[in-house]
Amino acid sequence: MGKNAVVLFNLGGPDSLDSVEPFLYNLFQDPDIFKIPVGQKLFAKIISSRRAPKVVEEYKLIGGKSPINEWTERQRSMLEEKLNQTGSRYDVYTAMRYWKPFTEEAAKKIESGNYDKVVMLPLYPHYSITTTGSSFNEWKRKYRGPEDKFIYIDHYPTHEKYIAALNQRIDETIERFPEDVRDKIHLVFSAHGTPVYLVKKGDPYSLQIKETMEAVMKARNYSHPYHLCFQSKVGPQKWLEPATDDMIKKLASEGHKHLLVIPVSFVSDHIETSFELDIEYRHVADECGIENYFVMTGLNDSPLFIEALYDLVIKNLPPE
Ligand SMILES: C=CC1=C(C)c2cc3[nH]c(cc4nc(cc5[nH]c(cc1n2)c(C)c5CCC(=O)O)C(CCC(=O)O)=C4C)c(C)c3C=C
Ligand SMILES: [Fe+2]
Ligand SMILES: [Fe+2]
Repeated sequence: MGKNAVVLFNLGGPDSLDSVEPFLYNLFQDPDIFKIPVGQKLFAKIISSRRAPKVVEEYKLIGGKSPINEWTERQRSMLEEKLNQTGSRYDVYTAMRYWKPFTEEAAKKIESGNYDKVVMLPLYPHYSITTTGSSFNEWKRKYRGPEDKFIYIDHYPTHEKYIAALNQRIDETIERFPEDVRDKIHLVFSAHGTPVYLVKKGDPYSLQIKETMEAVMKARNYSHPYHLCFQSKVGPQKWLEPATDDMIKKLASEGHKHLLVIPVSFVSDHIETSFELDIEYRHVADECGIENYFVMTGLNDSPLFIEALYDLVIKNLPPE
């Protein structure tokens, strides 16, 4: 019997405070994130060394490293275990874009692994050139071998089990609110932003985020009022709006006091959820009089999310 492999693509994050600056350097060197016509390496060197001290302080507040690495490894091992229960042999690898384990390592394992089929599965449910596009481009630069065995999955924003996994986390978070305010909660879907020029060039990311939000709300029968906003702006360009902190202020000014924040574009906890949403914007919420502010935990080791990944792999492989 043959064997198949799955490559899970993700962003990666620093595994120590010392790796914050080289991680940022790798990110700012990526032409799919910032396209600098000449001198991209110099640009990356300058921006990463300027930005690192601020970002190091943020990582200090969330345990000195990004939890994205441990959560991705957990997702990898859970998926591998589930796939191997089918009786066929599967190896699941992680390919991070900006930190370890780097994409090059996974490419080497696939080159030497003699696999029949390889499913390329991003841990980004929504396609953006800055995330999935960038990861696939990096793969094409690093992989040396036959191309015919690859099956690329580039988005799954309304996969039923992914939506169910989000709703399970939302329901768990609602339980954390005092019982008498649960019908007054506003659901705030917060996605990582992108520059607006990418949307104009046809990047489908923001449309797919909306599809996820609508599918979640439909599945929960529009249980609460809901809103979409965008976080984590970097640089001077115009980014998707409204910004998450502005949304919190706007809802407070309208007299709403109970907010449940759903990190919608992410499938695990990391700096953008654990620091930006849970620490930085909590201060914003406190200052403008929000009484209950809860940030949904990432999907992390959600069995429903692993089932979604499993389904995507099995349904995209040709029958044996
Ligand atoms: C999931 C969707 C993401 C999109 C779209 C995205 C676009 C994008 N990001 C930057 C710049 C930075 N992102 C950073 C961290 C970060 N970004 C994502 C996801 C998306 N990015 C994740 C999951 C993380 C967290 C990694 C971790 O360590 O925990 C950072 C580093 C942190 C910081 O300096 O604030 C930067 C920088 C741009 C410019 C961009 C689109 C052009
Ligand atoms: Fe980002
Ligand atoms: Fe950030």
